[in-house]
Amino acid sequence: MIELKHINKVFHTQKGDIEACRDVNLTIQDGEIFGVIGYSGAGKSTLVRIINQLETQTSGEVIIDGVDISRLSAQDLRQKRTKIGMIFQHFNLLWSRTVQKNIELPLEIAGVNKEERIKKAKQLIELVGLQGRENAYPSELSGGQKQRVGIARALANDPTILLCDEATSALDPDTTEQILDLLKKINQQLNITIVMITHQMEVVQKICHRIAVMSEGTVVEEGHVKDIFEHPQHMITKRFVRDISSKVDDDKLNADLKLIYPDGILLRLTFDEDISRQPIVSRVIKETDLSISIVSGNLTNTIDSSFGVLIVNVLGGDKAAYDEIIQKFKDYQVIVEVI
Ligand SMILES: Nc1ncnc2c1ncn2[C@@H]1O[C@H](COP(=O)(O)OP(=O)(O)OP(=O)(O)O)[C@@H](O)[C@H]1O
Repeated sequence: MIELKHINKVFHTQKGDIEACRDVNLTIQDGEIFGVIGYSGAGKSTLVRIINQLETQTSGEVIIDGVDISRLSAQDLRQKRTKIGMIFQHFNLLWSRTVQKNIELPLEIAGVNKEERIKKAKQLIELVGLQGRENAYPSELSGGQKQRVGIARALANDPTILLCDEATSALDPDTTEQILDLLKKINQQLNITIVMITHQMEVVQKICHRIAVMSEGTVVEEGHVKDIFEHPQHMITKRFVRDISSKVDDDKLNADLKLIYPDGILLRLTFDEDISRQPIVSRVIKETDLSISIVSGNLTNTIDSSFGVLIVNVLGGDKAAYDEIIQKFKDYQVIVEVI
């Protein structure tokens, strides 16, 4: 388990002090894929670098499996760090070394003998799907392949934690998808806790169990991905969610819809994971004389659930009839908002 307690980080620069992290408190459970999302400058990279002490916090505690790692001796910290792998946006590979030799590097540093290194590298190459590319140099690889090398190298010392700093930001959407699938496989097969730093909501949506949203050094919102998508609270979170869910909750869009559909009422229906696949709309249509037309729809899939948002125009009734149909949707556990 990773516990961050009251983490503050101040950078003293010529232009003044920068508070990169302000009283950050997070608990990340073993085996979890935890996302930290925020716009540029929010403090995400600083926070993730504090987890493996590449950066030391100004105050606060970093407790991993019950041990405050900022209090460890240099030697104990080095040892602990071997159990925290890290991958980067620009891969950070050694260009003069082959795939095989890049992956072997952490093992060389750890003093593992040649035979063991070769054996371990072979296993990792298979795990990340790079068979046949052992002797290639990084310059001969695609972005996705380079990141696979980065992942294999990060796993060389059998870490329990993998930190990913914008690991897919330099990749195209298809390659991003493949790398996320690989990370998911690693999380499940090896039970490694993954901390993903990203500014891409698609990334947290596809892979994370829980997320923290950062803005100006603080965690402004935290929770399960599904809850955050369904009920974003903070303005920044709403912006991230809106970016991905086809802007269905945008005020301007709502105003535009009212112009296009001036009659009746417009309802925004949010379907939970348990009910999103049920034919609720057709059931409600059968139970009413009102006419219901679908204006727009969107189904979002997260790692362990899916939920839908549907905007419908209801026509042909009076206030009492509209109240009744709203109640019918609510009876089916649908969240109803009148636009
Ligand atoms: N070594 C440093 N010296 C001075 N200021 C720094 C340093 N590292 C980060 N900062 C500042 O701290 C703040 C948070 O930066 P950080 O890189 O952690 O944010 P981020 O959310 O990861 O954004 P990005 O994705 O752009 O890196 C920024 O204002 C940044 O300029």
